[in-house]
Amino acid sequence: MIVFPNCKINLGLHITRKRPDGFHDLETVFYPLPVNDALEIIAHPSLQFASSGIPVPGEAADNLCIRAFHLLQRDFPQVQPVNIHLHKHIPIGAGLGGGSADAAFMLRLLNQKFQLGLSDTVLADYAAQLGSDCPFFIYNRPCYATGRGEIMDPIDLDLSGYSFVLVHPGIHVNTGWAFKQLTPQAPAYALREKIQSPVATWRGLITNDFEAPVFSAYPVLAGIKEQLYAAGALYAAMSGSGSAVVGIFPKNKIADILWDASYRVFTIR
Ligand SMILES: C[C@](O)(CO)[C@H](O)COP(=O)(O)OP(=O)(O)OC[C@H]1O[C@@H](n2ccc(N)nc2=O)[C@H](O)[C@@H]1O
Ligand SMILES: Nc1ncnc2c1ncn2[C@@H]1O[C@H](COP(=O)(O)OP(=O)(O)OP(=O)(O)O)[C@@H](O)[C@H]1O
Repeated sequence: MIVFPNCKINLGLHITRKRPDGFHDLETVFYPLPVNDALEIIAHPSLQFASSGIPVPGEAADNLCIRAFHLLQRDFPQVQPVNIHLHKHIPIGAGLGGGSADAAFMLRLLNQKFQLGLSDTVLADYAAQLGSDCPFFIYNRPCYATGRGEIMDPIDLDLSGYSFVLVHPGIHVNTGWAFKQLTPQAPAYALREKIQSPVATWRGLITNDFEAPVFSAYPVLAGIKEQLYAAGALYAAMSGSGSAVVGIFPKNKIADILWDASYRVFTIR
């Protein structure tokens, strides 16, 4: 069985409170986009893991795919060993939720393969144990999220009439570090309502609290955002804790931009 975990972007992101458990309460809008990894499982006498594409830092045992496997196997003995192959294409440490997507898709694959019959709500509870962004990928549709990012409320937001450019300059932003740079505060506006206004009005309106500290540490990111606007973006912002910056353009109206050759650039027309 093979699936293609996709990435997400955050449209607006407000960090509202530091919690006693060390996490932060936030509000954001998650939107799925088709930049994909590939994740395959095949029945095998022992649990195996291999990856290709972008190298994933850390030990295989710590890969979120393996952690997702153990999480379900602990509670469901009918989950048998599998050979896992991950082809990594979504940039890592980019604010695109790639690792979280792999974990959530792994839970869904195992649910299907071993006929566990788990509902999305139950799968999302397991996903939340693997990462704050993970539950979103169980639903994988536009959502307004609160709590530490795991409380999901699907919203009507259809951006299929736009084109997207995602730019990743190769900077790996550590999510924990990024949260430590922030002073939580009450949002200045109601994101859930403002996101329903036309994309052309979002500039200066829909904001990501991580931009100030992350742009200050990596000024090149502010320059990428400016370049996206110069190329005709209706809206541009950093996704999550960075470092990917996304531009939303009128359909197929993207001026040519000469990006640095070391950047990874994804265009979704
Ligand atoms: C920045 C976002 O991508 C926005 O969608 C997410 O909030 C990050 O979610 P994630 O990568 O799944 O993060 P996790 O793996 O759960 O947490 C990584 C680290 O980020 C910090 N963290 C994460 C989420 C959150 N709501 N508050 C936090 O303070 C914690 O220090 C945590 O140890
Ligand atoms: N399948 C995986 N894909 C990517 N990273 C993984 C995976 N499994 C474990 N990791 C670990 O998670 C770290 C990346 O997490 P990080 O949260 O920074 O990035 P991400 O999940 O790609 O996206 P985001 O920045 O949106 O959270 C890597 O350094 C790696 O050690």
